[in-house]
Amino acid sequence: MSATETLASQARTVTLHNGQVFSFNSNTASTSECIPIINVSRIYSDDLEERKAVAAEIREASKDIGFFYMVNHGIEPGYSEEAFQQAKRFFALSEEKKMEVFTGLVPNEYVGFHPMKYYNRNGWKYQDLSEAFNWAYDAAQDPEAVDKSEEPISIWPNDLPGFREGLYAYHTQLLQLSRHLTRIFALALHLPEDYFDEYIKRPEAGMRILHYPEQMHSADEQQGIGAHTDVECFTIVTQDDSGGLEVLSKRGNWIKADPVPGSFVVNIADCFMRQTNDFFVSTVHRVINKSGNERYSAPFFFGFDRKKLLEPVPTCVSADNPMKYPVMTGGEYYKWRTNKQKSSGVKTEEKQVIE
Ligand SMILES: O=C(O)CCC(=O)C(=O)O
Ligand SMILES: [Fe+2]
Repeated sequence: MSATETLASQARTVTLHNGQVFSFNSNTASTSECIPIINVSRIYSDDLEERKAVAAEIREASKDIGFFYMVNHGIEPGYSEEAFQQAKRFFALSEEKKMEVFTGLVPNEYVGFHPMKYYNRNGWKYQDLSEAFNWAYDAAQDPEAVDKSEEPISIWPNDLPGFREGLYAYHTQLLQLSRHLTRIFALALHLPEDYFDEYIKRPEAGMRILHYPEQMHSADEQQGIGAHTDVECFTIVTQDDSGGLEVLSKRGNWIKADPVPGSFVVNIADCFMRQTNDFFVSTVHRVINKSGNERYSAPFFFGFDRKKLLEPVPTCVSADNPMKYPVMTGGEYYKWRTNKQKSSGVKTEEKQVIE
């Protein structure tokens, strides 16, 4: 995500937080290239061949476009409905109340609230038109936690009963689904199914709710969330039926990730791209809400244990294809990226946030 954006004839170039530079041909999204829809009910099958078959589909999607829809994932719709209700309650609070859990109160961690028009991820004319509340992994909410005594790091509004509970109920469902999915990603990389198990006993598992009002400025001047890649291994996005999520294809075209009822959108993120030595693609995406509705979404960001090294996946490196990235711990990488994200196009004077 980032910083420098130049407009030269029709092509635009953007430098991301991870250092990558990309450009796109036109700023208008279409549905000309498609994002695969994968029926993942087979991830729960007792038959290894069935699990390998779904892994093969996920492998193709992860290396070609880095995005896919997941249907038949097994999570009851009541969990996301409750999370969206809680999101609406929270975002309807006064600015003053929401700022009591301002993200700036917790340095180095991506938790708490950031207000509307706070960031400007690509340096567009107007600040990004979204507000968010983020929360982190909490061992007390993880049925498989190894250390239940670990101190939670998130901050919560103190008089919004049911908010934390409603969000964690959904978070826990997604956490368990992600552990399942990680085993399928191991198969997709032609590794033993349990290859990453040690990395996800204490996973990185942050989540956020986002609110995007309809934007009136053109897509050339403003975005809901500017073009970026995600940080961890993969993200599971729940979106409402407004639409507005767009994905940049390898050919440099913006593709609409239109809502598919009952689905999640899954995207590969930077840690998986690094560990797979670019075999999996961490694809640039953004949101522009021109739907006429208030848009809400809830991305869940799943990654490996902060203490573990982000070592190359053995099936993705060889003498001819050496590791392209320096190896560091997940914790070192997350901290670096979190601090970049939390300062992305932030205006110095709080007042300027309101345009
Ligand atoms: O709102 C969405 O659909 C996606 C949000 C997103 O990309 C993010 O929070 O990283
Ligand atoms: Fe994202």
